[in-house]
Amino acid sequence: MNGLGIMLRYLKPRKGLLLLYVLCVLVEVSYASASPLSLKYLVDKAFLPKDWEAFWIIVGIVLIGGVLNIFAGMAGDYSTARLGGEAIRQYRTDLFQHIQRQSMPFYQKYRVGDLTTRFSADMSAVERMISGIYPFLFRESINVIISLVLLFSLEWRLTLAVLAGALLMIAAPKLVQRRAETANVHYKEAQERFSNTIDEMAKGHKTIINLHQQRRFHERAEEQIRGLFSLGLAMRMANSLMERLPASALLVLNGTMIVFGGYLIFHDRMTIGDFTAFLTLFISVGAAATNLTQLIPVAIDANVSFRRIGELLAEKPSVEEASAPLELPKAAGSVLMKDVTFGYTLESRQLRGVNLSIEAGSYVAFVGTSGSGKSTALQLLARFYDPAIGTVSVGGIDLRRVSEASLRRHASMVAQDTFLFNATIRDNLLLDNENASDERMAEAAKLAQIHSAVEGWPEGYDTMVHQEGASLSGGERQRLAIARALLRDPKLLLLDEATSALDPSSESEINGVIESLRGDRTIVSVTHRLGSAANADRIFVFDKGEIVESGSHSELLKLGGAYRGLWEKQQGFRVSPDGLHATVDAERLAKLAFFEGIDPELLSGIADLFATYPCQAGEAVVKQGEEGHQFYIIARGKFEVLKREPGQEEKRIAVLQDGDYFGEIALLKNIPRTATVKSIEPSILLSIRREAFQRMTREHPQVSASLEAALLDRM
Ligand SMILES: Nc1ncnc2c1ncn2[C@@H]1O[C@H](COP(=O)(O)OP(=O)(O)OP(=O)(O)O)[C@@H](O)[C@H]1O
Repeated sequence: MNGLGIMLRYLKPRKGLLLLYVLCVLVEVSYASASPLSLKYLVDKAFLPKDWEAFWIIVGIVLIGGVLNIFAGMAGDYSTARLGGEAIRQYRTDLFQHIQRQSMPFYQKYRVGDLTTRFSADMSAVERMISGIYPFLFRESINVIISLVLLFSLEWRLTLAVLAGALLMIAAPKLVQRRAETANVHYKEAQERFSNTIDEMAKGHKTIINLHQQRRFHERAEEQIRGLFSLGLAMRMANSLMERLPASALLVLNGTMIVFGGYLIFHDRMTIGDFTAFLTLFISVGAAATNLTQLIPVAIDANVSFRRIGELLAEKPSVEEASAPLELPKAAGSVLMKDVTFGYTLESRQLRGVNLSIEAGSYVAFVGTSGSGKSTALQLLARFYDPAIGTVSVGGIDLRRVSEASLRRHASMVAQDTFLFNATIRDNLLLDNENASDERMAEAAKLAQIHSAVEGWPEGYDTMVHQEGASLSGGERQRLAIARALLRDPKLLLLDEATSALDPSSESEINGVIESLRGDRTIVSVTHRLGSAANADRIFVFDKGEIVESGSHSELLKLGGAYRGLWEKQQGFRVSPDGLHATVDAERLAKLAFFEGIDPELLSGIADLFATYPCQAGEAVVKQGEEGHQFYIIARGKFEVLKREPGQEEKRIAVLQDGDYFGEIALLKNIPRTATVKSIEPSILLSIRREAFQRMTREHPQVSASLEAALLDRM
């Protein structure tokens, strides 16, 4: 449907106002077209015969028509403003609601800048079209039609000749229309790209400063601004061509009319009064037609915008409400995943044939290496996505058949990244739960260990959260998210690394609170820190999208498989409750391939050389290309390894977690780092400097030799 069709659909319920508008336009246009006709009568019936009576009658009619015209104009303006305003209000609301209904893939396809550009620049173009151009177009078209009828009545041969020429006015712009449309689309896409850069720059300003990426962003912005300039130039040139062609065609028309009109007068086939009226009417039609053609670029702009908004409106949510949705039972139900296969894209598979059963009221953990599919499985339990194959059910009901409202009442998720609204702490905690008492709010905040901190702030629970929560620490944000979830009192509590940003003592206390909530509710916790999973009733171990083991902590340790391997990797570290000091023991070091076979006493000495290095989320510990002096082991935390190939964007190539290590080559020699390692969450590293390591191992050349052999082996 084109823009006009869409708007007429919106205006359909406002028939009365629409009728008033049409009537007003008819009055205005009839007056505008008929006034030149008065010239014919003035000249032929009043001036030439010098008839005073006829003169005053004609002047009287023109005056009464003028007053009527003024009132019709005012009523027309009111109805246009009202109709246009209401249509755009409804269009905006519909777009907003439609976007809100979309599922996760939509928000991966369209970035923030894409959406804001459509709500701002595109909506403004549509608004201009609805409130200004459509009414104008309608009025001028009626004007042209009525004037043509009058012109025909004055002199049909001359009108036919003029009409033949007018085809030029319509045909000429058609030649460049496609070019103008394409230029318009390209310009809008460039606007979108630039909006995305601004969005990224504002959100990532800390990381940009930290990684010293200002220059790269500056260069990107400069290139995009240059693009905006050249695409804008192409667009404006195409638009002005669209305007100029009809105006040039009008010149040809004027000439035709004067020459042919003169011919008719010379041969007594037309009176001078007729010609004067014809000329005046023609000039006004010509002006109307020129006005219409000048609107073509604006109309093209708006049509492109209509199309781009239509593209969003055509998106279907991938997770849809059932036609007769069911309510979930009030009590906690069992959770089942049956033969679940899922991919974020049609070609990929992040989960393959996953089967799991979680008893009602139990506390289970999903563990596994990074990227193994734990969070994906959790998102399917929250029905952020539907499986491609298989079913996910709660309380025996397939989630596809459950009403969204019932599921959101029943289940609550605390995600890895906590988003807080730019509102007060109280508003963030209560959200739609406005009837919850202050006592209940404080109780939830106490359980999440954030109450005393909030009470200590000058404005307490009325403190404003800024920058979507960036004004708070990661730990504070996570505590608030946990309190918010607890306040909703869900029967299915889904936690995705919900305590990862907390210090060890807070983490274990909050985990204790969460564990104690089982029985009344089912709890599923995704964690890479196995110490947090040890008390779970059941642990599911994920690997490459499949569940490879499941059982209790002790059963899995006995099994001696993947879980045991992960567990052992995380053992041997001691972290102080405040997370500021950590140590590693010699037995743990002995498990690193390049320390294999080294004398335990020497290893113990090496273990003592490690220093604690706590780092914030987003901190780049090593940077690609810089010289390396230190080797790091992750006592606690999560890091991403980023690599940039010449001329390409930086890419994440791995994720490292508790017990992983990096930078070991620095123990041997000074070579530039081959990748950047950046913390994803607040983390604790243990690091040792090459000089200290080499001093310690100077008398044991076999250490360096075995280290070199092991590292060469891995390169
Ligand atoms: N929205 C997404 N679109 C495309 N691929 C995704 C998306 N989210 C995750 N993935 C990919 O799916 C795989 C599984 O990711 P998932 O987050 O479930 O792993 P995980 O085991 O929870 O790991 P982590 O602890 O690092 O989050 C990974 O390869 C990841 O890159």
